[in-house]
Amino acid sequence: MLSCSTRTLFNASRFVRHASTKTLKETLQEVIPAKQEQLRKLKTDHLQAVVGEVKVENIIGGMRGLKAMLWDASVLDPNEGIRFHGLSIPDCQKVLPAAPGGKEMTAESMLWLLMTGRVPSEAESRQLSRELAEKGELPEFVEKLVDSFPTTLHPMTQLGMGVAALNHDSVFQAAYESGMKKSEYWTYTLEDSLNLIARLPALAARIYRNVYKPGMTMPAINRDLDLIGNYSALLGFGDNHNLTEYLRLYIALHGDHEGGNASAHTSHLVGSTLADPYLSYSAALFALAGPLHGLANQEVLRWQLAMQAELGSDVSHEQIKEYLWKTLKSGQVVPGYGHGVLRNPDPRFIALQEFCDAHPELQQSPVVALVKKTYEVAPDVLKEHGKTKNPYPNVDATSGCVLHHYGLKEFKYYTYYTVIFGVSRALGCLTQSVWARALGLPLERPKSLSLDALEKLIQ
Ligand SMILES: CC(=O)SCCNC(=O)CCNC(=O)[C@H](O)C(C)(C)COP(=O)(O)OP(=O)(O)OC[C@H]1O[C@@H](n2cnc3c(N)ncnc32)[C@H](O)[C@@H]1OP(=O)(O)O
Ligand SMILES: O=C([O-])CC(=O)C(=O)O
Repeated sequence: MLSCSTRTLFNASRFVRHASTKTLKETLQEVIPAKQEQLRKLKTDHLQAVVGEVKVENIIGGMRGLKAMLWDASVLDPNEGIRFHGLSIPDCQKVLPAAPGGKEMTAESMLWLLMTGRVPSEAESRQLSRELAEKGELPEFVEKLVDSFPTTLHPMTQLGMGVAALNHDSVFQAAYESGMKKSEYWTYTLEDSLNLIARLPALAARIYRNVYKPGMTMPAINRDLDLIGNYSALLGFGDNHNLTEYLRLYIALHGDHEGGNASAHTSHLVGSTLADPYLSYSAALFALAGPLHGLANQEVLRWQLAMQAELGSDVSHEQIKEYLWKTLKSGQVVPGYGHGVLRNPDPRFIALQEFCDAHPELQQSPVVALVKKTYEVAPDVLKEHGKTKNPYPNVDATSGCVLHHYGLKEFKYYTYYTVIFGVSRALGCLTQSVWARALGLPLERPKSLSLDALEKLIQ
């Protein structure tokens, strides 16, 4: 049952599915002027309006809760979770086009929604898939660069370096050097962003092949497949329909999580210097690679497998409870639990759990079952522990364990999972890059204070 507010959103014309065959760029050309006007009015009429206060806890507490960024594509509610242009995850699952033969929303349809605030028609989404597939090959020098990395180098480091190297072909950078006008920034940023998103599957799959499956032949990019259909095929899982569908859902869901998360914020900060989208997204990937952020999906698998190795597969709630306490008493965090903003179970976690419930093979999986059992115990243990403001699971609590069941099992030095997150987060970060340029957002430069200066202010 849809909530009342959601039904209202569905009545709005921007969410009505239609037979349009516009390109993404044409659609952006339609929607940008109204947003520019909205921002212009804010600037002229309300520049000095007060929308909050800054407390010492914001300054020394990682800026939690500070309203200090403009980010239009998604908003995170602490209790309800993420909404993409007002649409919840279940709403998106209902209205965003799937790939032919699939049920899950595609990365392209999520990208379209994030960029334009509109639900694409099937034709628009397909046409974007084709455009991305046509642009998907890697330049030869990037292939050689990635092939030269030691296989012991973390896959996220490889991905970040590969993305940075792609800026060799940045049209934004080239146009900037030849003196493009400010009003043209967004079109070059869009072109770079689409080229980057198109190339991520080939780059990410090549890293997987080099580290985990040396010698594996990768197929050519298929122009009739969607971005993630191609990614799955390049990883060698093209025949596994359920894994491909899981990847589609995973990548659409992880696409954006408003602006303050570490990867999105990094991308926006670097982009605000007018560094091109390759450089700003490369920086974002290095933020995503930290264990408190995207790397938590690797840490969850490591932790759940260690629990399984110690306790066996048929484990009781009581044993999980003891294992959780052991983790906490050793001073470690429970990976996959807690969040900087959320105060309820992450709806992305719920959506992935629902995917597991709908796929019988996943219900047979010991590691997927362990994730579920852990969820039945961990919130109460974390509440009793009393430190974390959010004792509930975030998306990382489940995402990697499902991939493990489907055959992405390799744990050679590291897992590959955060790279998949890195393919996804490009959707939101690059949407923001385009909009930051379309709206003419300035260089980010907050004020910092020394401890002495802060004390003086309090007195
Ligand atoms: C896609 C994503 O990025 S989702 C997040 C992925 N990260 C993880 O799952 C790692 C585990 N979780 C955590 O470390 C944290 O919950 C974070 C980093 C996600 C959020 O951090 P914060 O906003 O600072 O959380 P919060 O305000 O609740 O922290 C208060 C205290 O609880 C602790 N805490 C928070 N989560 C946990 C946890 N899962 N297990 C144990 N302790 C925790 C914090 O370390 C902190 O302890 P301290 O006072 O000794 O420094
Ligand atoms: O919002 C956050 O801080 C972390 C997170 O869940 C994400 O980036 O997906």
